Amino acid sequence: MSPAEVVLELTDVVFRRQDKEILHGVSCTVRAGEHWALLGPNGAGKSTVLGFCGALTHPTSGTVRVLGGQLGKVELQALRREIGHVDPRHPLRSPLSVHDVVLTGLTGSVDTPPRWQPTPEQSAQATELIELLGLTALANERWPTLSQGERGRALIARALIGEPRLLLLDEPSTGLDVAAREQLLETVDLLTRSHPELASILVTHHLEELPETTTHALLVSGGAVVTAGPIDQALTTASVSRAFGHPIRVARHDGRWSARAARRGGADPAEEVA
Ligand SMILES: Nc1ncnc2c1ncn2[C@@H]1O[C@H](COP(=O)(O)OP(=O)(O)OP(=O)(O)O)[C@@H](O)[C@H]1O
Repeated sequence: MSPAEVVLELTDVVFRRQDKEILHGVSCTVRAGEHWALLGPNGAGKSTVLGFCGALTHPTSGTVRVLGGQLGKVELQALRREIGHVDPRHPLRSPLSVHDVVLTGLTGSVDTPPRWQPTPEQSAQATELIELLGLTALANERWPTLSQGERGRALIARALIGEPRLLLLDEPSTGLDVAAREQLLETVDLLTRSHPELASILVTHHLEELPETTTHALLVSGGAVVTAGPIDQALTTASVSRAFGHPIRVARHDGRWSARAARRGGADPAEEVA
């Protein structure tokens, strides 16, 4: 079996701003069907890396290839249309319905553009995605009345309607209570079945917020890669402690990850220490 298509490739990416080097040579390759976690402490460089993945920023040196196009050599707007970006800080203020918000994924706008009308097929596609994300009962509810968790799922539907090959999830669990977080993670897990070719990158500070289906991790600290690769090899007590500059014990239980300060004493026998 030949390896899956490369969706994203960062090679020796350096990023400087105002005489400060923010990223010091980041490399990473993401293939179709892979689900990456981008992890690291505050100020590590996660948002900066995500900016390259979303074709929003150019590197100072090094190369970034997104969906076959090299940043700096291709039209960014066209590339961005093939990338689904889920940002929980979506700046919508007007009272659009869930159905209309999902449709704005096709126009790439926050509000519905004046005089824009979806085709019957587009409208049916929005309905289908709303169902996939478990929001059918809320399809006509207005955005301001939705909970954070419902908005998160609606934004995933919005990101998927453009049939992206790459999905970026920027701290999707921020502000969610434990039930809403678990529901969102379950939804993300579901996508591996409904969209098997889709590659995704999920940014978080917390190992507890990783969906079970996460296949790879890129751990960054101080603008450099600590580890990158298959999740079982990349997320270990040693690598996470190094990235966060603190002794942290990493464990995996029933497919889910956890981290806590390392303490003297015995291990919990129920946990698989990574
Ligand atoms: N345009 C810029 N000009 C100057 N410094 C910047 C710029 N963008 C980012 N930085 C700095 O680069 C570093 C990495 O920032 P980045 O936002 O990528 O980190 P992060 O890992 O996403 O952090 P957090 O988890 O706190 O969101 C920080 O020290 C930040 O202050």
